[in-house]
Amino acid sequence: MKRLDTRDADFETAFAGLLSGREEQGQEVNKPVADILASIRKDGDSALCALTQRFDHLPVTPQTLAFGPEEIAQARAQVAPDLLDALDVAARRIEAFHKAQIPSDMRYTDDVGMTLGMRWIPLDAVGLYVPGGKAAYPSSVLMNAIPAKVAGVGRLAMCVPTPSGVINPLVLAAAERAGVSEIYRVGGAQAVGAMAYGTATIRPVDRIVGPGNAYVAEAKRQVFGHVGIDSIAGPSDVVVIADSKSDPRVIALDLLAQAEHDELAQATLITPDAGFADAVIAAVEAELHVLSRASIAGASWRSTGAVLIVRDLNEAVSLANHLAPEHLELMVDDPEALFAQVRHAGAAFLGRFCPEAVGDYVGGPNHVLPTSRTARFASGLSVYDFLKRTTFLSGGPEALRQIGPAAVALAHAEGLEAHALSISARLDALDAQAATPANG
Ligand SMILES: NC(=O)c1ccc[n+]([C@@H]2O[C@H](COP(=O)([O-])OP(=O)(O)OC[C@H]3O[C@@H](n4cnc5c(N)ncnc54)[C@H](O)[C@@H]3O)[C@@H](O)[C@H]2O)c1
Ligand SMILES: N[C@H](CO)Cc1c[nH]c[nH+]1
Ligand SMILES: [Zn+2]
Repeated sequence: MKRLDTRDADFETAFAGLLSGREEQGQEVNKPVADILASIRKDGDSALCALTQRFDHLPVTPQTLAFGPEEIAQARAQVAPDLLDALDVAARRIEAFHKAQIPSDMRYTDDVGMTLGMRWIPLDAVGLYVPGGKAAYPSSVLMNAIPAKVAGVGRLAMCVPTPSGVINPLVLAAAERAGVSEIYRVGGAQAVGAMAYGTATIRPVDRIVGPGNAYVAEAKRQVFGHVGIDSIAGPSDVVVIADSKSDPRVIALDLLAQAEHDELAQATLITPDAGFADAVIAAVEAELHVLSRASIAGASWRSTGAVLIVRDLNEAVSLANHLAPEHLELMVDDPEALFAQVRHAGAAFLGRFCPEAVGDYVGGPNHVLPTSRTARFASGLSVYDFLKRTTFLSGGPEALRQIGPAAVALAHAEGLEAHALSISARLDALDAQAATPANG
C-alpha cells in the first residue's frame, strides 16, 4: 500500500507511477492468451476440452461442455428459497433500470423532403462471460444477461469456469431466471475464443460481454474486430473519497470489498484528513485478520492499495478523475456537489449509506464496468451493448434534384466516376421525363 500526500515533493512522480501501474495490467498475458486463442481456432472443441482440463482441472468432452436442463433444474432445487427471493429482488431491480434505458428510434423529414432516421436492432447472438475462478458470481449472470434479454437478443450463450467441476447452484439458477439459452462449463481465454470463433459445440456469437480476470480481459481485446466486445472489465477497482466524518472501519470495508475480488484489484482512499487516513489504514489491517478472503484482499491491498492525502475535496475529485476508477464512492456531506465535478468513473455511489456493494447486487445499474482507467472512454454494460443502429434515408425525385448535384461534384472531386454517374444518371432521367410532354 502506498500512502502519499499531495504536499510531498515527490508526489507527482509517485502518482504517475500509480496511474501507469493501473494501465499496465495484462501486458504479460498477451502471449499466453494469443497462444490459447490460436489453438481454439485451430482445434476447436478438442483444444477447449484440453485447456479446461489444464486450467480448471476439469475432465470434459464435447458432449459434457454444456449444462443440461436436468442439471439446471437440480441446481435451482438446491438453492434456499430466501436466496431465490434475493435473486428475484436483484433481477427485478436490474430489469427495471435496463428497461428504462431502451432508446427510441429516430425519424424526421428534412427541408428537402427526405425522411431520415435510425432504427435500433438487437444483436442475434451474444456470448456472456461469467467469472468463476476465485469466486462464483451469480450477480454477474444477472448483470450480463438481463440487459441482453431486455434489448431483445435472440440467443444468449454463457460461459462460466467450474474449477474442478464445482459450480455454485445459484449461478445456474440465476442464468435460468435471466433467460440464458445455453450454458457452458468453460472459462478463461479459451471460453472467449470458443464464443468468438465457434467450435463444433459452441456456435460463434456476434458480441462477447462480461467481466473476468486478466486472461479474459486480454482475450476479449484480442478477439475484438472478429466479434464485438463491451468495455474491458478486468480486475475490480475502487476509489473512495471520504471525509473524517465517515467511520474508518466502514471505509476500510468498502476498500476491502473490492480488494477481496482479486490480488490485482485496486483500492484507493482519498481524504483531506491525514489522521482519518491512518485510522482507515489501521482498520484495514484489523479487518485483514478476520476476513475470510484475507489472503486475496491482503495481497491486493499491499501491492496496489493506495491512500492519498489531499488539501481539500476539490483536489480529491481532480485526482479521482485522473484515476478514472471503475467505482467511485463519495462519502461526504454533499456528494451531489462533488459528483458535479466527476468526469471519469464507471459508476458513482453518492452518500454515506450508498456503498458500492449495494450496486454490486441490488441497486439496478450494471456492475460490469470499465476497469484499469478505461472509464476515460468507456461505460458500463447496458442495453446499448446489445443493440446496434441502422440508419435510413428515404427520398423521392424532388430531394434528389436538390441535393444530388452536390454529391456529384464531391464524387468527381474524389475521382469516383461510378458514384457520380449513379446519381447523375437518375438526374438525367428526371430531366428527360420533365422535358417529355405528359401523355393524356
Ligand atoms: N468489473 C466487473 O464487473 C467484475 C465483476 C465480477 C468480477 N470481476 C473481476 O473478475 C475477475 C474474476 O477473476 P477469476 O480469476 O475469479 O475468474 P475468471 O473466470 O475471470 O478466470 C478464471 C479463468 O482464468 C484462466 N486462468 C487462470 N490462470 C491462468 C493461467 N495461468 N493461464 C491461462 N489462463 C488462466 C482459467 O481458464 C480460468 O478458467 C476478478 O478480477 C474480479 O475482480 C469484475
Ligand atoms: N464489484 C464487482 C465489479 O467490479 C462486481 C461484483 C460481483 N459480485 C460482487 N461484486
Ligand atoms: Zn464487488
